[in-house]
Amino acid sequence: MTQTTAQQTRSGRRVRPLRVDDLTVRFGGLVALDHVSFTVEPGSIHALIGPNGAGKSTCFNAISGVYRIAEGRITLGEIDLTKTRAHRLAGLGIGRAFQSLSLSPTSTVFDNVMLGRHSLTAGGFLSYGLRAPWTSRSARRHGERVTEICEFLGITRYLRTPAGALPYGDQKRVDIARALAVEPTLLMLDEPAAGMSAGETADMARLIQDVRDELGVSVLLVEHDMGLVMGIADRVTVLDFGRLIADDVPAAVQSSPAVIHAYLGNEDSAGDAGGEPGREAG
Ligand SMILES: Nc1ncnc2c1ncn2[C@@H]1O[C@H](COP(=O)(O)OP(=O)(O)OP(=O)(O)O)[C@@H](O)[C@H]1O
Repeated sequence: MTQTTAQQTRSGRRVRPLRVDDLTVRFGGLVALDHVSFTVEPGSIHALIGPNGAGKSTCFNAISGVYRIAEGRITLGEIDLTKTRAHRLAGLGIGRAFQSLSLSPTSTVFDNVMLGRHSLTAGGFLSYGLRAPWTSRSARRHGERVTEICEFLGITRYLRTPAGALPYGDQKRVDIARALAVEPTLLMLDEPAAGMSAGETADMARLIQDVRDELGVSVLLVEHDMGLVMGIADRVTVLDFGRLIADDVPAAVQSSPAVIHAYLGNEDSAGDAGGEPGREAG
């Protein structure tokens, strides 16, 4: 596992472990997550996988404060996220990019990424939007940082282009740029390679590694592409029907009988978790 020595991001924020402890989420009578525990170590790439309906999105939404949890605790270092509302996450150092793009298609790439800065902008989003004069110096500083982040993502040529006009893979990058614009210590990626070609997926894998290695940011991702997951993850947590069935390094997860059974439904026909799943891999 690659870890920044001082456990700091390049932007100087302290990187803390994300601890999911005994997490249970219920929807009426359905137990979507059943006493799930795992830790995302600082400076690691941690994948959350499992067949359809396993509880991955529920877990993401519980960490993000979107879903109310029934039992358990979620902490980022000493900060208790259990009762934290979704809109406070950015300020606490968690950036999230979404499975379905949530960009404003008519706004420029620059403005979309700048939206991610509002949690850090003294005057808040409203002042930025109104271009209040007393915030012009800080707006310039934030603008420079937005440009730097877009350079890192390789999308500076699109800064003045409406986000909706970009190819799909580049729109994904804008979404990640916006999540990085909050200067996170933890980046949550919801199916970053969904809908991508093999070449775009390989580029995305490199980008995620660069986020960890160059920015020092921990990454928690949900992803269906097993090649990407097993190629870049330091640790893999596997859910099935809301229960944790494996939490280990990729090689151990790939050869786990419980994981093979969950994906293939039949150990005898097992290859590995990267094989042809009975249910869609995720
Ligand atoms: N808002 C909700 N209300 C009721 N049930 C829900 C809700 N969200 C998820 N569920 C149920 O919780 C279980 C876990 O769903 P979840 O979406 O977390 O799985 P997933 O692993 O993300 O699946 P997929 O790979 O298909 O996205 C499923 O049975 C699902 O139907």
